Amino acid sequence: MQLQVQLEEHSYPIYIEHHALDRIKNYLDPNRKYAIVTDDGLPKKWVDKLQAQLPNAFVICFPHGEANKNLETYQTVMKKLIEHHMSRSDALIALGGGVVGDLGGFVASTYMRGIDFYNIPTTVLSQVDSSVGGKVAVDFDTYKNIIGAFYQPKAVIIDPETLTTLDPRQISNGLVEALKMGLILDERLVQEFEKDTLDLDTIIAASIDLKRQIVQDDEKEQGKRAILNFGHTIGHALESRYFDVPYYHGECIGMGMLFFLNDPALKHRVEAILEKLNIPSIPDYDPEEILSYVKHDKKGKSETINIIEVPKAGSWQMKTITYPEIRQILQGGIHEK
Ligand SMILES: O=C(O)C(=O)C[C@@H](O)[C@H](O)[C@H](O)COP(=O)(O)O
Repeated sequence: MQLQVQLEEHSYPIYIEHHALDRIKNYLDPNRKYAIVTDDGLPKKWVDKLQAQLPNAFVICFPHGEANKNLETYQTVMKKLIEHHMSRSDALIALGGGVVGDLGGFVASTYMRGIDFYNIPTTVLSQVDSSVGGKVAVDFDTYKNIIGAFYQPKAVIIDPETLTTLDPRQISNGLVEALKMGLILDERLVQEFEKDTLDLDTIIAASIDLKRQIVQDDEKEQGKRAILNFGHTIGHALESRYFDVPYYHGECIGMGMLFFLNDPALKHRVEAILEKLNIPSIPDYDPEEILSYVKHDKKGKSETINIIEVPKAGSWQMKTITYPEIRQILQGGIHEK
């Protein structure tokens, strides 16, 4: 299956094929020089499979985890590119989950002012959401994605076979971002989560197709793209505050969505889905402390912040509210409306 992200000179294909990693020559020029950026959380067999088909590729591997999506890792990867004499005609492949894609893409966007970037996402989270759209970034000083760029990949190659080596917590983590996509844009995707058996292929294709359309309409998040941030206002704050637990990104987004579902029946449905996915419940938090993190959200201004609410499944509302209103929401918790 092939989808196209139409962005004039930044357009690119998304390939979704089982065993795509076994046939990489169908998607990439095997004669080019590539830096394959990955992390040690990815089973080596996927890295070996890719490298074996690209004779001029070398691997840069960093320790896995959001805690390593930082400037230190960025520098380490940069140094390796320089050591290997990567030139402007060479390309970087991010092979891994959201952290690898975000960090690898940010390196690609800045090395020699930008080299070609290919994204091969290997987790549910990156296959349903983060690999498409060109948001590349690192965290800094506990603030999520605060240093980054919009830099579109040349292609996204999704091989769902890579999910076979993923642990169940990681699968659930990523599925929350697909649930988010359904909640804001298409109730049929929400219903997929209410079936007895989850059909990952259907969920991945539906989610990334919805995301693709939003990115096409608003590449640089001047307006509508901000709806993809549903759940992230408080979710990112919880993720930053509890980085040492750690909760996974999708788990925090699941928690964060519950604050902005005003219809009790829908909230009940979402809670049931999150429970089925084993998403942890919201920890006891200090509203003031979480508010201090919310104030650093990229969708915020000095007095106000844009938040997304889902009034009914498959729809959204963007609102500008004040920080005292966020405080009230945090003080009320998820069940008080
Ligand atoms: O692609 C987008 O736009 C998104 O908002 C997708 C989010 O799910 C993703 O977590 C993104 O990285 C968050 O963006 P940020 O601008 O809040 O850092």
